[in-house]
Amino acid sequence: MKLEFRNVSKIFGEKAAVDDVSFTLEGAGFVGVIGRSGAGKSTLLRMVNRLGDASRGEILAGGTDILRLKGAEKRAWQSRCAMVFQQFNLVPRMDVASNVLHGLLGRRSTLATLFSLWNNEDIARALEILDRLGIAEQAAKRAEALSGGQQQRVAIARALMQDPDIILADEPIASLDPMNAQVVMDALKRIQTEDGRMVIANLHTLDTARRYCDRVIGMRDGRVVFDGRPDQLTTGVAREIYGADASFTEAATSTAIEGLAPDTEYAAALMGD
Ligand SMILES: Nc1ncnc2c1ncn2[C@@H]1O[C@H](COP(=O)(O)OP(=O)(O)OP(=O)(O)O)[C@@H](O)[C@H]1O
Repeated sequence: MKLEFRNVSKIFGEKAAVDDVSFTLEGAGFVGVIGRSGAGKSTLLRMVNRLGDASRGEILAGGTDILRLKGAEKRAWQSRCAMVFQQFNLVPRMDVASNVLHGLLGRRSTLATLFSLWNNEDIARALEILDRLGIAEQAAKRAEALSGGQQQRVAIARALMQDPDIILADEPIASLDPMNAQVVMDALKRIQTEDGRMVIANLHTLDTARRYCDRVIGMRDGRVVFDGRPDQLTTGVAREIYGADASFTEAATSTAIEGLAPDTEYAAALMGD
């Protein structure tokens, strides 16, 4: 899988949310996009699966500009890149297995979906995926009855049901406590390494990016200001990305996944979230 961003911009009114961004992702890998609130991370990710259009530029996948796709071709592309959201976006009153099966929405007729006409093979696969994510025993429960970490794993299962080449995760752990955050990040990492899928995740904390990513893209005011390996993310570089002054500390961008002080509210407040 090769994904090439060429001079991609997204303008809202007068403001460039994404400003002339170019970089290339090649092969399977875990890519983290970091930056403070409003840096343009979500806007960038949403353009990849066409939830939002670009104002300028190209995003090439296998030589095709996916920003120009229409109709069936656009839907086919969207099913190749599944999206996972901060707020899970499940159907709360629906059972977990049906939520997962809804990952097939883009691939089936509306009528079949409307009447929940899932075949046995689909159901078996949904259960297998839930099992892989350690939540098979929750399959019959309503999604709303699950913890946040479990709900996010259901959302990941729904994404996997699409059998996507790419998983786009928009702040997948921002609503979770440190322990659940770790379970969800571990699940995404396993999917990436074991299945060879590309994962692009917007992350609002440095420690998560350092721990899980093969490559980190740092955004500030819509621009890419860092593109490198996690070990190159020094405090100085982080300061540049987050636009903080000398009082900037690592704690301000930490979810404390490994630490003992899960003061995420404080960290989020410092990050302007
Ligand atoms: N639909 C919209 N209309 C107008 N402005 C928008 C819209 N969506 C995003 N923006 C603006 O674009 C900029 C980038 O927003 P974006 O959500 O991509 O940032 P982000 O880095 O993902 O931030 P966060 O971590 O808070 O989600 C912000 O200034 C935001 O206010």
